[in-house]
Amino acid sequence: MTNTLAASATHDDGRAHLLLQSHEGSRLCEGVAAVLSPALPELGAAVARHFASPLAVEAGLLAGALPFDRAQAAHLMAPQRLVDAAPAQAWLQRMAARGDAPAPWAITPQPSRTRYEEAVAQAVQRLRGPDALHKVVLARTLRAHAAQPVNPWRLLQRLAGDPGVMRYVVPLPVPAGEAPAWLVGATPELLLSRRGARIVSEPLAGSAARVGDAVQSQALADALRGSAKDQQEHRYVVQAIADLLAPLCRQLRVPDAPSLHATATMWHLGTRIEGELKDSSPEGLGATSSAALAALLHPTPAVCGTPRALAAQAIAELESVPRGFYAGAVGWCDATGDGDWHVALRCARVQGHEARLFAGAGIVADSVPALEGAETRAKFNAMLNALELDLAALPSDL
Ligand SMILES: C=C(O[C@@H]1C=C(C(=O)O)C=C[C@H]1O)C(=O)O
Repeated sequence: MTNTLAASATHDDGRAHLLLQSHEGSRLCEGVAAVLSPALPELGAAVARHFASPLAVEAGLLAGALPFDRAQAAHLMAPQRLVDAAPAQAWLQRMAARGDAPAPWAITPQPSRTRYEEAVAQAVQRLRGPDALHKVVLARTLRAHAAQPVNPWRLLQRLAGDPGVMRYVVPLPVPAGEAPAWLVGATPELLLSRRGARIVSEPLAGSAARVGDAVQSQALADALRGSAKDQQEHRYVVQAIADLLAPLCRQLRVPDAPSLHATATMWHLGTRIEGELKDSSPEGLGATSSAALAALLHPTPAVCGTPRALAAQAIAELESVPRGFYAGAVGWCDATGDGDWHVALRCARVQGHEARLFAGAGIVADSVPALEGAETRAKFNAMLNALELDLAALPSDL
């Protein structure tokens, strides 16, 4: 399971770099001493085996990405070293300054917004029919092509200044001979965090765009809080996470009602679930490390739907572009099992001259296709802004 090679290709400065950055601090990983690529059901055991092996000396942690599809391979790297905060900041600035602005971009919706809204309408029919499907999350993409190679570090810097998100650049596996690829984004959603016996999950579901005018924006937030449809979308997620965590916890605190979570561009309904593990011993890490717990919870109904298997099947039928690592998770886990895993949202897969942006929305029986199209459009804004595009000048049907 542990390969001592840089399967994710060498990147900038000849070494792969991975960066996770939030208002709580930042983690820049340099070099690749080993790669772990188990499918999600085997992830917890593979991570525990890695840390039990004498090879796991390096920087003492694993960091990387989990794919959306549980059957596909994760991409976790044991870095050669962790870079301290000050040199990490200097390194990032140097990398971000490389090359010119990536203009002009050619942007192609895949599928078109109309085709996406048709897929949402089909999903609504199913949700109203006799099937047991209650919620499904449908995504779409924008393919952005630039005249120059896309610099993921420049995009990351453009995502700065939003305290409601965790920013990330994570190298992705690529077939031999291809240009390096990264997942770059700024996610507001915490899948699972563990410190000792304490765990936290903070799912989001139910969304509205934030707009420039403060009064109007507050009205949108109030409407979101009062929306029965959004509250229902949200409840499915909280219930699924609580059901999976409860058997592992001696205490689990699940608030009755969600609160409002803000990013620079969106409002979300969010619930902070806090628990205390029954077993936080080193022997239990195969099932209780932060990586194992993230793999247990993923994919939640925030990115897949309810029930999970039916929703995943509907996604496979109704979406035309594979998700890859979008709507998976990005994060880290150390030898004690501590770690943070965020849902891989508000992101783009960057490779060569291309950035592919992803955004999705939760669909329930009461969803209105045009509104879900608009919600995905609003969710693209953070990344479109990172591409240095003039948002006001973009076509209205994007
Ligand atoms: C699927 C995405 O977002 C998810 C779906 C949400 C919703 O349906 O309201 C809200 C937050 C995320 O859990 C995305 O941003 O692409």
